[in-house]
Amino acid sequence: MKTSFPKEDIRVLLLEGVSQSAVDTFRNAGYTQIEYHKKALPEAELIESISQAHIIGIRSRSQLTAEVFQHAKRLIAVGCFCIGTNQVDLDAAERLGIPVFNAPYSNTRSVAELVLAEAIMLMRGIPQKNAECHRGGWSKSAAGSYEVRGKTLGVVGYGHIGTQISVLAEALGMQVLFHDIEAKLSLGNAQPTASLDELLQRSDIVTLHVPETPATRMMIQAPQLAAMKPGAILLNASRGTVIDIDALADSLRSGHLGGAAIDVFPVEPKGNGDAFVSPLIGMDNVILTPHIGGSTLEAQDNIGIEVAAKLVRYSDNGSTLSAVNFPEVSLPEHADSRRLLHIHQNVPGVLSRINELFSAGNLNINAQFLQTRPALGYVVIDVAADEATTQELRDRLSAITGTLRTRVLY
Ligand SMILES: NC(=O)c1ccc[n+]([C@@H]2O[C@H](COP(=O)([O-])OP(=O)(O)OC[C@H]3O[C@@H](n4cnc5c(N)ncnc54)[C@H](O)[C@@H]3O)[C@@H](O)[C@H]2O)c1
Ligand SMILES: O=C(O)[C@H](O)COP(=O)(O)O
Repeated sequence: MKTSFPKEDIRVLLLEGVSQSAVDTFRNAGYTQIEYHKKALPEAELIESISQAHIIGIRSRSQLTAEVFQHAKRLIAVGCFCIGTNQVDLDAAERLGIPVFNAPYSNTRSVAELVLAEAIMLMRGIPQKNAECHRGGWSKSAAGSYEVRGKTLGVVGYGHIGTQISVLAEALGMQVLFHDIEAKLSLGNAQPTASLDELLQRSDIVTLHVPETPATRMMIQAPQLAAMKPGAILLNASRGTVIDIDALADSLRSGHLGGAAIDVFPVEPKGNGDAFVSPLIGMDNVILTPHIGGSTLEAQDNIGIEVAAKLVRYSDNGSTLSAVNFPEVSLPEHADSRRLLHIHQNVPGVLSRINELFSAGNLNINAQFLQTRPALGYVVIDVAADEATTQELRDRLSAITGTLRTRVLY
């Protein structure tokens, strides 16, 4: 499909070493201007680069704040090549008419496998025994070493990852409790608890799988840690802000918690080679990993294809299906039509003013699809018109009060 704005002129900025599969997906779709960086960019460089980009792809490090978006004058879409989207100011993007896409489950399995492996390792005291052997020590003993079979796993956040872990844990003979703010259908024999506190009090192992939101920030502090069973294990592969990390270090030092596995931290290095600082460093009963819960080749490959394909689809066809901050619209292509996109503030009267333009020009609308969210409306219009008329229509559409963006796609 030939687009009005040539694909060769669309600049794609890919940061944080997203998978080569993303680059291939863009190239195969005809996009040639791809700027690729292995790391997240410092804010000043990010602002400089984003000001030239039409599409940006990031992972969990790059902070796309309202301030950064102010400089993104050409930007049409954001791709988060991961699950979490908390690093993007989604409201700011929505106000500017910029859809944000992610990969909601391409790395689910990778996180679930890591978490279960860590649970087994910690229940056996393997991190401590491993560290001792590396120091030349030898302590062959069953003391403090347990099977996971028959133990209770508490899952906080029973979403894609939480449910997958629940199913796998039951296959290992564990009992699963879960806590979620939404009513969730239990899989297998998993049981919801009445409260977070109840889950903490009853579980041998607690694993966190909530997104970063105002409600989950500092969800686990000293009182919650104190509520956990003596010797219990805490796993966090969600977001670093969910736990008060100093309180966790205190609880581990005091011997109340038996161990922890932490993949995400309140402050994380920008990229490989940068120093990692944490109060948990040096504790043998803590598995520390550099935010690699979703970092398997399988997951990264799938994420690259999935998110790049969503960005290409939006850029080529206007489809916003599965955008996280945007009205979801998808239309098949109509032969002999030109496609216009109109993104506007969701205020009364915009659609009627759009349609007045078409009827005044005596133009036949072949298809039209409107979706709204509280603050935003998005309409895709296929019209039977020649190129010059379509460009003129675009100028007139842009002049309608409340318009955020218009594009002629083809
Ligand atoms: N470590 C990694 O590499 C890695 C990889 C993937 C995802 N993640 C993180 O894991 C999070 C969860 O991923 P997912 O795919 O399971 O997401 P999901 O959206 O499928 O599930 C999240 C669940 O948490 C629940 N929830 C939200 N707020 C809550 C609260 N205050 N209390 C209890 N439950 C609450 C939701 O209702 C939902 O069921 C992501 O948001 C991301 O931040 C980390
Ligand atoms: O949100 C996610 O999917 C994970 O935190 C992974 O983030 P990453 O792509 O930066 O590894």
